[in-house]
Amino acid sequence: MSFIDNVKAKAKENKKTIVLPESEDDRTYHAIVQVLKDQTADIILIGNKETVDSKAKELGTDIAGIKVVDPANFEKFDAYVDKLVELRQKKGMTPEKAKDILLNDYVTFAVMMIKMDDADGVVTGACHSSADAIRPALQILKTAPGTELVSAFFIMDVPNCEYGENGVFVFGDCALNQDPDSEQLAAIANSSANSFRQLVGVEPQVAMLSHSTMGSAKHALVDKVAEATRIAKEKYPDLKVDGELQADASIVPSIGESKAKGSDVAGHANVLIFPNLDAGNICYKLVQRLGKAEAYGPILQGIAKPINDLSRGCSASDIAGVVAITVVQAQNN
Ligand SMILES: CC(C)(COP(=O)(O)OP(=O)(O)OC[C@H]1O[C@@H](n2cnc3c(N)ncnc32)[C@H](O)[C@@H]1OP(=O)(O)O)[C@@H](O)C(=O)NCCC(=O)NCCS
Ligand SMILES: CC(=O)OP(=O)(O)O
Repeated sequence: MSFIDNVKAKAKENKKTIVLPESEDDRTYHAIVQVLKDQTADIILIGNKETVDSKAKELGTDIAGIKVVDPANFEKFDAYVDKLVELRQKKGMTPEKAKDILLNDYVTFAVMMIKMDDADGVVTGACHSSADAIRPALQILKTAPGTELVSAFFIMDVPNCEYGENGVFVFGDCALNQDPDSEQLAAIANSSANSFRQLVGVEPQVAMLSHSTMGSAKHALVDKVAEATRIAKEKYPDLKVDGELQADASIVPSIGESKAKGSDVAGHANVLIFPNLDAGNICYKLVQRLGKAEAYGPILQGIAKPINDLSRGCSASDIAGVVAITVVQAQNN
């Protein structure tokens, strides 16, 4: 069974309610049809009921069975305004601003739905930049207890690939932290390992990626990753992690053996941690497009409740996949 079929089977066992705020995007409607067929989630779509119905009709998508919530006539609107003011008062939030945001910014409204326990998860980002999709979640939901940093990863499923877990990898961070320091990189490594275990069900082997393998190059960029590896080993003694490693040494057994002799991760890594967001974001897109890999994400980790982003280049089937992943995260939240 493929990675995503496995996740969909898990989601189906205990469906959760997922909010989709992007009713203006055609792909949302096609994704809903897929989710209803997969039976992986109950869906709440944010939007005006008439507009939604007419768009669904125009696209020929049968979305009967989902709930449409229009902030303009939502029965708990005033309670949401009060809560948003309470949460963000110190940052200058007023009742007027909160009303305006909750009426017009459906992403923030969706985030409030999970904050207020009216839904279990959110998937957004098909037509919002990642910054606009993620910022309200960071501001309102905050980090999960015991977590220092929210970060974002992709599940990459590479076809006909003998590396990683039969071609399945976690790539982190590909979407949120632009220039993490060594402490933050170590935290991203630990969260990504936990996400891999949760979603793939296999023990993670984490490679801290660099342009150097075990001191083969000298530069401050290399020192940052070597230090992150040291911190990760010290802070998370049960974590199977090694670095710094080049990408080939991390996943190809013969190259791992020759470049990083004695490493128990080199050549077998299934969780790849990139030194910064340039590397992570560029690399996932190249593997997706040149390697014809499935790329599910950006999935957020370390946040108090499940909310996940999408690339603006996503397909309807990517959205349906991320919905199923969000359900599995919600089952474990
Ligand atoms: C996500 C992002 C927008 C947040 O940065 P920002 O808009 O400048 O916002 P701030 O730094 O003011 O942070 C907003 C809030 O989130 C919190 N926050 C920011 N980054 C965080 C992180 N990694 N973990 C936990 N909390 C975080 C801040 O503490 C702040 O909380 P507060 O408002 O209660 O004080 C920014 O990190 C970003 O643009 N990342 C790259 C996104 C991107 O373009 N990715 C590429 C395509 S996927
Ligand atoms: C994850 C990502 O790169 O998002 P976008 O393609 O929307 O910028």
